[in-house]
Amino acid sequence: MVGKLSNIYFIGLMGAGKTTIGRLIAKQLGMVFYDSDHEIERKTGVKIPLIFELEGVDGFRKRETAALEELCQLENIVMATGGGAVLLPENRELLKNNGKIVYLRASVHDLWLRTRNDKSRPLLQGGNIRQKLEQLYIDRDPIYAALADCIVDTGAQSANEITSYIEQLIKEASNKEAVK
Ligand SMILES: Nc1ncnc2c1ncn2[C@@H]1O[C@H](COP(=O)(O)OP(=O)(O)OP(=O)(O)O)[C@@H](O)[C@H]1O
Ligand SMILES: O=C(O)C1=C[C@@H](O)[C@@H](O)[C@H](O)C1
Ligand SMILES: [Mg+2]
Repeated sequence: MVGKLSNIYFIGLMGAGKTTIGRLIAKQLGMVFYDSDHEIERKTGVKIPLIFELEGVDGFRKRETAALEELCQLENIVMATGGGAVLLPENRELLKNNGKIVYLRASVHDLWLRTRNDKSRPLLQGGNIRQKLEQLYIDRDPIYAALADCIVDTGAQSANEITSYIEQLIKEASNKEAVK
């Protein structure tokens, strides 16, 4: 489980709630929140769809690795990662070596409900969004699950309920470490 209160990294598919819940958890725990997607946008001064258009997915992944290298040097932070951040082995190593990893798992149906009208996710534009999410789930769920210290099934719970649940897990884990 989530061990001592160091860095907490959220992983999961687009729409899983990494940004929403990461921000809430950071506020609850008095930690600083970062989002690797937002850091890439801040550094480049442009939105992610334009990066995909100009540099393709490989160009975006290079920027993502560079952002993670910097963000993983920070201490005592909560970070929401991009949905595909776990695809490269070097990114997985960075996350594993520098914090506790929480996989926010959601059903394809919930992911679809949350992302179907959004234009900010290039991998979900055009064609059948539900099918795209199904394929991404098949490809990535095993990677997220293998990397995570803790898997939280978000189910039908609200972002606030999930936040309280994770906060509870973190507190229990830190209490256990304190009595060791
Ligand atoms: N548990 C939840 N129940 C209902 N809606 C949610 C829940 N969690 C997040 N949402 C909503 O789903 C949408 C996507 O959430 P969010 O942007 O946090 O996902 P993400 O995991 O950061 O996605 P990405 O990888 O694309 O950045 C937002 O509109 C958010 O308000
Ligand atoms: O799942 C993915 O590969 C992505 C998720 C988003 O968070 C962004 O990082 C980008 O749109 C790619
Ligand atoms: Mg996000």
